[in-house]
Amino acid sequence: MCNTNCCSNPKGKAGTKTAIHSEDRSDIIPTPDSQLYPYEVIEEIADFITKGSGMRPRIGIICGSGLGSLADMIQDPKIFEYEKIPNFPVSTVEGHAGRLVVGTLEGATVMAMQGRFHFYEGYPLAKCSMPVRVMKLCGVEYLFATNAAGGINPRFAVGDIMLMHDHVNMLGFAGNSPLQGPNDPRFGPRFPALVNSYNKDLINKAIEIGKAMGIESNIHVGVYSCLGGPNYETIAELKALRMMGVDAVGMSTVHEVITARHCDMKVFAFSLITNKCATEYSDKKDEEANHEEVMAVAKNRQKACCELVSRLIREIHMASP
Ligand SMILES: O=P(O)(O)O[C@@H]1C[C@H](O)[C@@H](CO)O1
Ligand code: HPA
Repeated sequence: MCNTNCCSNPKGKAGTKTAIHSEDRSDIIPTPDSQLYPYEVIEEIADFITKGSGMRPRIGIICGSGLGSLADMIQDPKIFEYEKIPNFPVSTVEGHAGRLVVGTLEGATVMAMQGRFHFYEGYPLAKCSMPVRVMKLCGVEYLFATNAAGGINPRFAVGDIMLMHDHVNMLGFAGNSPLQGPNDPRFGPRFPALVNSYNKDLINKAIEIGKAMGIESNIHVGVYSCLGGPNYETIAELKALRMMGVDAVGMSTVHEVITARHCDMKVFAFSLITNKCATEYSDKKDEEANHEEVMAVAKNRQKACCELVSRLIREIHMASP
């Protein structure tokens, strides 16, 4: 059984193929995160999914906390529990079911992660975003990443949707990247550029869809920042983020977007504002973020999020079936 904290299966089941062990005993050598999942292992996982579903999905969706219903819209779903996918991590967070759903949505072939992986769960960033590479090798061209986030911009209200047009990678400031370690050019370049990571056409289409849905006043465009979590932020941290131009804060998405852009996927991402972040000191308990509130707000707003996503997918599919 693995004792190097490298296996995707925490129970270390006998016979489970792991991504890191090899005949040369690389299991005892400190291994850069990016090598946890060599290209061939990602390929095997992608084959497992495309053969198992009989589909090559074109659009990948990552459901944020409490937004698992995005995947419930998928028709003729083929469901893969994470624990049954070879070399896949397992979800440990409430509100993240831990399954991959493959099928069609508005005529387009899609695959959705009902449950993502977070740094605070103890997974290295390369492992958190590994499913994005699986999506790529399954045929995915567009990544739709969603998250629950705290609103720092005072104009944002709980329940609003912020279309991400940029991010501040706080984990990157601290020296962490999903691309750390040797680069495999089959995925992308050593030094990828990240300007224009968030597809402008998709943002503009989403704004139009918001208008058609009559929720334009609840739609914003802004900057997201990912912190490591699992603790929520201090007032001083929130003040600093605001000064840096951050509009919403969360604990995910950025490493997925970096991985997607590295392998040249088109990215659309949004934050559902599940709580307002206090940026002034106060003794009021109700100003403290908590996961129950995050989940409850996400549940309340899932209909609007689902409609936004399905309409946008419809447009993509209609423009190039
Ligand atoms: O997976 P996301 O980013 O939507 O989840 C957010 C961040 C934490 O996982 C959790 C905190 O309530 O919600
Ligand atoms: N901070 C960080 N992550 C979050 C928040 C928050 O306020 N709300 C939902 N996810």
